[in-house]
Amino acid sequence: MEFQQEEAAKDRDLVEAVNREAGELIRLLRCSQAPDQVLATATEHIQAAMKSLAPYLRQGEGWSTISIASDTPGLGWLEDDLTRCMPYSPVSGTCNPVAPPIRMWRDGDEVRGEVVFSPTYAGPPNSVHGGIIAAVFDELLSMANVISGNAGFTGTLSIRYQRHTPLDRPIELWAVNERTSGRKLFCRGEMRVDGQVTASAEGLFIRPATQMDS
Ligand SMILES: CCCCCCCCCCCCCCCC(=O)SCCNC(=O)CCNC(=O)[C@H](O)C(C)(C)COP(=O)(O)OP(=O)(O)OC[C@H]1O[C@@H](n2cnc3c(N)ncnc32)[C@H](O)[C@@H]1OP(=O)(O)O
Repeated sequence: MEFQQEEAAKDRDLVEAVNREAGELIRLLRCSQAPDQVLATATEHIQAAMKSLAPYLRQGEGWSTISIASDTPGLGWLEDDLTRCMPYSPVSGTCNPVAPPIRMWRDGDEVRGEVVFSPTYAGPPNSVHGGIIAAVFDELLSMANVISGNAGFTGTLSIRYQRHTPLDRPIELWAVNERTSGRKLFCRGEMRVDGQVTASAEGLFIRPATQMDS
């Protein structure tokens, strides 16, 4: 059993490592202005990597179509690493190369976190794209629900963009589940840079109905 867990952790390390590299590849593609020959060579390398992965592609089944952890029971998460809850998430998943490098952890009843957005996620000059900010709040507020012992689908998410959220600087993340009323989960969150709020969010999430609710 212990051996199996060690093997699983090793496999996960490899999956996370290749996804981190792929994220860095996306950043380099997005930001470099390489000469034609360099681009042609890079294309060949990428095609070779694609060819080696293609035989292992799984489509339309299990973990390949959900972001939630399938290798942990329920909504598995670690207090000091809430990204474990959704390893395949496009927003925070360490096994998804399009996700920015977000860290989220539990601090009592609250979620705290940190992220640095590369220009992959740029919107206005030197700033993070507003849609990306909304996506991160969706995830962050969802995690506030998860640590409160609930989970729900996003019903309504409202963002107030107070000032530009900068690229390439540490952004502090914070969220809390303020109250639950029946199946409705009410959350709030903020992004801060050097202690100053750049954007805040309010979310209403709806827990799916069960027999207990009728
Ligand atoms: C344990 C199992 C976990 C499963 C949970 C998986 C979570 C896992 C972890 C996190 C993962 C997160 C990832 C990121 C979060 C997404 O990204 S979720 C994706 C985006 N959201 C969606 O796709 C949701 C689409 N909408 C729906 O499926 C349904 O409309 C909903 C939200 C489930 C509600 O449907 P419903 O259960 O039939 O609700 P309904 O009975 O009509 O209404 C119940 C109450 O909620 C209110 N309400 C309904 N919809 C809304 C709304 N959109 N806005 C405001 N109020 C609403 C109603 O007015 C009603 O209020 P009352 O009359 O009781 O006062």
